Amino acid sequence: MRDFLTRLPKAELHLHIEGTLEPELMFELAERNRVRLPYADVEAVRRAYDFDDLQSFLDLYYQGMGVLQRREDFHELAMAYFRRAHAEGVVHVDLHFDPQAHLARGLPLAVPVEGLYRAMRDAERELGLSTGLILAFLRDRPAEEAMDVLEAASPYWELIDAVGLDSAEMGHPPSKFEAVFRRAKELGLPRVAHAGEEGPPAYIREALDLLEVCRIDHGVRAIEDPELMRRLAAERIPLTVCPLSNLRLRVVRELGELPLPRLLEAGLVLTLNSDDPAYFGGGVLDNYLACQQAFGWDEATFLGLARNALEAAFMPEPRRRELLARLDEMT
Ligand SMILES: Nc1ncnc2[nH]cnc12
Ligand SMILES: [Zn+2]
Repeated sequence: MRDFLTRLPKAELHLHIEGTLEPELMFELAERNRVRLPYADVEAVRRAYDFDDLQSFLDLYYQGMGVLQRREDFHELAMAYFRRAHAEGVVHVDLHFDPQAHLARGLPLAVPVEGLYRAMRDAERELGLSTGLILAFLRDRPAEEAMDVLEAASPYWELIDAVGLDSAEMGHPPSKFEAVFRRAKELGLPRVAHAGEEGPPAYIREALDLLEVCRIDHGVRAIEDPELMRRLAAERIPLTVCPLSNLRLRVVRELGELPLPRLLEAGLVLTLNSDDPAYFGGGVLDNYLACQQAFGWDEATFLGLARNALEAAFMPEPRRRELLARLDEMT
């Protein structure tokens, strides 16, 4: 099964590029950029990755990314991740990045965008990996700031495949960002949002109705609302679920508690993703393998999940046809 899951052409649709920062690179960049880290060594960093919930993770995540200072750092971060993903059979990545987290540290927007964009082009050329870029707004910061970032990103609108919404969910419903997402729609930008990770099903409804998203990131709490499940299935809204993330952030106590088999039975369009692989103990392949262990899914189920991801990814149609043909060869 490991061999089959490795060969399967997998698309990763829910990945925070800042969440791919491995402790080794964190230390290397800290030294190079003379940033002080509150850890003695790499092992101490890993020991700190014992999270109680989303917020306890976010605190370390925002602190860790402080070592990213120059375009080259973002390029190196992304290339290191693209190489790891490529080695485990990932063929396409839609990556989120958090501009506000970098602007708040005094970096110009050009630094993350241009560093990441160069890595995306290099990954395409060197690894044959296709990529999409999602500019994410931090929902625990003011909506006006998100609007300012969207406008400030005007030189890059052409490079952006979608806008997203992430960070601390509870108390920050999608409705807070209605105007920002309306503006993104006016600009012709597709929209995605984290909803139903820790937040209630009502947040998923708001993301659909007010933000007009084409995908829901996480969305596992849809299981609490049968009417919403029927709607997600009927409208074929993909959920980008992240099993190892849910485990490490204690959304569930064990993977077997995740409602993924019931969501599949109800006809929802699920995809498997890694979220923040450096922090949650594994990439896309590890998430596929963990689900195989937890749910005993067969090859046909994984073929279906991989197909969902290819169909929902931000990629040009000829590329999608090519990848779907590769998938069909395995069927
Ligand atoms: N799992 C997650 N949920 C919300 N915001 C995030 N930012 C990075 N990872 C996240
Ligand atoms: Zn996420």
